[in-house]
Amino acid sequence: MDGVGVRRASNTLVTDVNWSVELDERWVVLGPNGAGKTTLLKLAGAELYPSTGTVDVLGERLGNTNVFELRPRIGLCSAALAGRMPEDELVRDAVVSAGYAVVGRWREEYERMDTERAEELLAAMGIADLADRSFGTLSEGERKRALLARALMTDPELLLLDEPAAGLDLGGREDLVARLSDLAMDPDAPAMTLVTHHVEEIPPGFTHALLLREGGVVAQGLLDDVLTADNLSKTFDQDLELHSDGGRYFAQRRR
Ligand SMILES: Nc1ncnc2c1ncn2[C@@H]1O[C@H](COP(=O)(O)OP(=O)(O)OP(=O)(O)O)[C@@H](O)[C@H]1O
Repeated sequence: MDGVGVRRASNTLVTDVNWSVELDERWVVLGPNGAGKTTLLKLAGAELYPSTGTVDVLGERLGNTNVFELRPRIGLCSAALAGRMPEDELVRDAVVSAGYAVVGRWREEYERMDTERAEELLAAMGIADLADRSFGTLSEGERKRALLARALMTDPELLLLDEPAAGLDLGGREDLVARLSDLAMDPDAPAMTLVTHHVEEIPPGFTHALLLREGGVVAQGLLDDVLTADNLSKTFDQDLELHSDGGRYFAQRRR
C-alpha cells in the first residue's frame, strides 16, 4: 500500500498508510475498535478500493485488474464471512466451495479431488468428524476452525485472518493460537496478516506488526521492535505494560 487512504462521506477510515507484506512474512495488525483494521484487510483482500494512493496485491494493482481472478488467490477468514455462511450448509461444502469463491453450495459439481482436500484440511484442523454436520450447528470454536480450513482450501498465496480468535473461550483460543503458530512456522505457508485487538492472540512465529490508531499507523516493522509498552500505550491510549514469555505476549494497564 502506497499513500493509501479510504474515505466514506466525511469519515476518514484510514489515512496515509504505506505498508508492504512480503511472501515469507506473517503480520499482525493490532489496534482498538474502529482503528481501521478491517478496512486495511478489505483493501488487502481486494474487496475495497482506496480513495487515495495505490494498492498492489500479489502483483496486481487494484483498479487495473480483475478482482474476481485475484480473490481466489487470497484466503480470507472473517466474522463477516461466517455470517454469510448458510446455516444448513454442510461443513464439507462450506470448505470446498471456497474453490469456487462462493458462499453456499448451489449448483456446482465438485471434483472428488477437491472434496478430498477439504476433508484433509478439516482433519488438519481436528474437526474431520464434523464434515457432515451443518455449519449452523457448530460451536464458535468449531466454526473458526472450519473457516480456517476454508481459507486454506484454494492453497492461497495470501492468508487474511480478521479476529480469528474473537468469541472463543480460553481453550478454544489456545487451540487456535497453536494451530496458527504451526501455520506461521511452516515455510510453505502463504504470506499472512492477522487482525486482532489482543496481544495474547499473537501466535508465536508471527514476524511483523502494524499498530493502528484512528486510521493512522502508530508503528510498523519487526514484531519485537514494534511491540513495546510505549507503542501499545499510544495505540490504545492507556498506560500499558507488556510482558512476553515463550513467544507469547501479555498486556495490562499500569496501576
Ligand atoms: N462505510 C462506512 N461509512 C462510514 N464510516 C465507516 C464505514 N465503514 C467503516 N466506517 C468507520 O471507519 C472506522 C474504521 O472501521 P474498521 O471496521 O476498519 O475498524 P476496525 O479497526 O476493524 O474496528 P473493530 O476492531 O471494532 O472491528 C470506524 O470508525 C467505522 O465506524
